[in-house]
Amino acid sequence: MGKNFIHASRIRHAARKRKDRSKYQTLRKLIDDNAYKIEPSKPLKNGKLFKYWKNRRRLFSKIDSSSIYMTDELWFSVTPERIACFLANFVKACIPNGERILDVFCGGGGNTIQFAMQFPYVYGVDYSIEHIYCTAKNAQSYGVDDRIWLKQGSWKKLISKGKLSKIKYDCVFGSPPWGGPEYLRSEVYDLEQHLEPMGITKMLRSFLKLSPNVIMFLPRNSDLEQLSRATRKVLGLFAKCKVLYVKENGYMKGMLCMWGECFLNYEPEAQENKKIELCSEDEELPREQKDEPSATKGDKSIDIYDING
Ligand SMILES: C[S@@+](CC[C@H](N)C(=O)[O-])C[C@H]1O[C@@H](n2cnc3c(N)ncnc32)[C@H](O)[C@@H]1O
Repeated sequence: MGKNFIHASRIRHAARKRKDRSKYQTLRKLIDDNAYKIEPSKPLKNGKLFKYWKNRRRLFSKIDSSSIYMTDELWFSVTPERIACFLANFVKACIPNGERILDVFCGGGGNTIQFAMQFPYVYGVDYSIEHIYCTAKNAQSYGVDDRIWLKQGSWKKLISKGKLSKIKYDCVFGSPPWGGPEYLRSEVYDLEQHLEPMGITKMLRSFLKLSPNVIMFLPRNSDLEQLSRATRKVLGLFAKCKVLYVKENGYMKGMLCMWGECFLNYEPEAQENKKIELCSEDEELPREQKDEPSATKGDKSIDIYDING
């Protein structure tokens, strides 16, 4: 299933078989050293990560009871489990017959694992072989590694070489790097300058090459005007983007931006899945609006989903 991908349950085999390439040597070493395994009883050596370690169960609920693997970077970039779980349920409700999901920046598997709880074929891409390894190991701990296929590579290269286009994905999701915890330094996050590895317009175009249904997890202070402009530039003047602000523990964690009819037309009441409690209303993004989430200003073009209900 996907010749270019490594099956998450067979990374040891893949690392042994493909001897020639240095990335597989690295993978073999990571596996042999059982690298990056978190010892819940031992706080991390890097003191700067202490606040993330304290909240570790929000990232992976199994972190104290099962083997979970994290690089330093993953502590501040993994999608918290309840958000990832909500998103996977939401996508399932919007695309009930969907089978294949691509997670473009799979990191430590926060989203990949939750998608695999809902969909039979989940593909994860990341340019860090360490993160590919962490995703595979974490997926094994969650018992969903048999549904996950992984590929190491730079998104730009993979997309320009058409390496991923043989599979028909029902949805392409990506939680791209926001540039570290500093993303909140400025009031408004510049989606063209600071999003990695490319600005929002190019990123949207690249995702749409693989599926008409696209979701990105973006900073909560993202520039909505840029989002609106990118949507119109790539999909046409009347195109819409649905934005859902996600709160956890009273804290706004980020926004889920969605493109595609299945998301725009989704009516929560009509679905059987009662776990999803959304008050959705999709409208075109307001063109003038730039600052904070409009829902806080009484405007209904943007939804807020509080993970705590
Ligand atoms: C915010 S993290 C994703 C976290 C992930 N959703 C999770 O829950 O674990 C972003 C990931 O993108 C990867 N990445 C950064 N630049 C990339 C690129 N050009 N191509 C592919 N992956 C990239 C990083 O290695 C990192 O793992």
